[in-house]
Amino acid sequence: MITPVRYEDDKLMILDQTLLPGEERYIELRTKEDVWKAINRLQVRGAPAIGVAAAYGVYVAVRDLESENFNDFARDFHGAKEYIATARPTAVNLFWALDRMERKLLAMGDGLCFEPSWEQELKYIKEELFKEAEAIRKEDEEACLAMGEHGLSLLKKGMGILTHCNAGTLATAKYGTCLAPVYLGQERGYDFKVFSDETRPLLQGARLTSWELSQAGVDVTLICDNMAASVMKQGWIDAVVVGCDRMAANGDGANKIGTSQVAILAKEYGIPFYMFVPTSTIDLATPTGGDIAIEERKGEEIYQMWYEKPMAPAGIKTYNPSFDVTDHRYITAVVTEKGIVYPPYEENLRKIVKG
Ligand SMILES: CSC[C@@H](O)[C@@H](O)C(=O)COP(=O)(O)O
Repeated sequence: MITPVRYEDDKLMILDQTLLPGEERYIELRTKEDVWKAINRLQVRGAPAIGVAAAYGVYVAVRDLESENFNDFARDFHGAKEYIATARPTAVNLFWALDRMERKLLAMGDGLCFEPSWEQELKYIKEELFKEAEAIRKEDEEACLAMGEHGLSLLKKGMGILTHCNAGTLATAKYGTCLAPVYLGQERGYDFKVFSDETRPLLQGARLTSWELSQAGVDVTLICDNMAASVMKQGWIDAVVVGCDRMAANGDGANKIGTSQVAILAKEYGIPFYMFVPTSTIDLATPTGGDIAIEERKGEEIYQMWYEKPMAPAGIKTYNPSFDVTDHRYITAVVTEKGIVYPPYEENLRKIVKG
């Protein structure tokens, strides 16, 4: 199975997702600027994968520093962390992973005894930071597998499943969040029929989800975003599964633009709508969906991205929010690695995160 973020032979490599499905090319990220650009341009994307790339990225940013003392090193680390954090605003995993790396560093600062030499301490600190990035990647893989098992318990053989955007292996360390049960089901003969929304404007559903599922032999049908109601009305969809970029404390979930309209349709047609949210994506400090910062991207993505001929008049006024918030009342259940959460979300999300 493909891994979107790899650290091998002392190199941070990411699969450049802007080239998919035409070309599978890994690129090396050597500096904090490389990491920032790769996240900002969606060469690495999807909330958990952004978190993993940021964790390795902040390590890469400091691995060659030869600071004079702990305070200097911590100051430079903080600068790199704050810089990488500006790459994108919505997916909370970016901030979660960077904060976790910094907590690790500061905890070591408390315990260091500066023996036998600062150089050796510095080497030790860098090794520990690397281990922390590795742990974030490994825990994400494990969380995805666990979400796969929990998610599969909600699904039955032969079901038609609609998904939006890409919350598969490309969006995580491995396996995906909402596509993890699809992969497990594939291994266990569930014969799911997956419908993938193309997901305008950047076509994560068309370029990424339909690519990774068809590579795994899953029965996947690509549809345009405006066809979701049609396939639901024909009775082809038994469940909707989606990922999440940030879930607020009340259960409102920000995910790729277009997710909320799918949730509203699912309610109308009586279809369960499941949001897959690792606990690293639950942000209890954000009270409601209205408090989540929604990334707005350039209008060119709407009118000149994919064809040689312009898709609309040049310079046309555009509005291009990259995410929307699905109100918690449309979410049938939230699947986390620790188990399935049902309403009331305010109370039950807090319990699962703290428990
Ligand atoms: C497991 S990934 C969940 C979300 O990050 C995913 O559905 C999504 O919205 C990705 O948006 P993107 O803009 O491609 O980073």
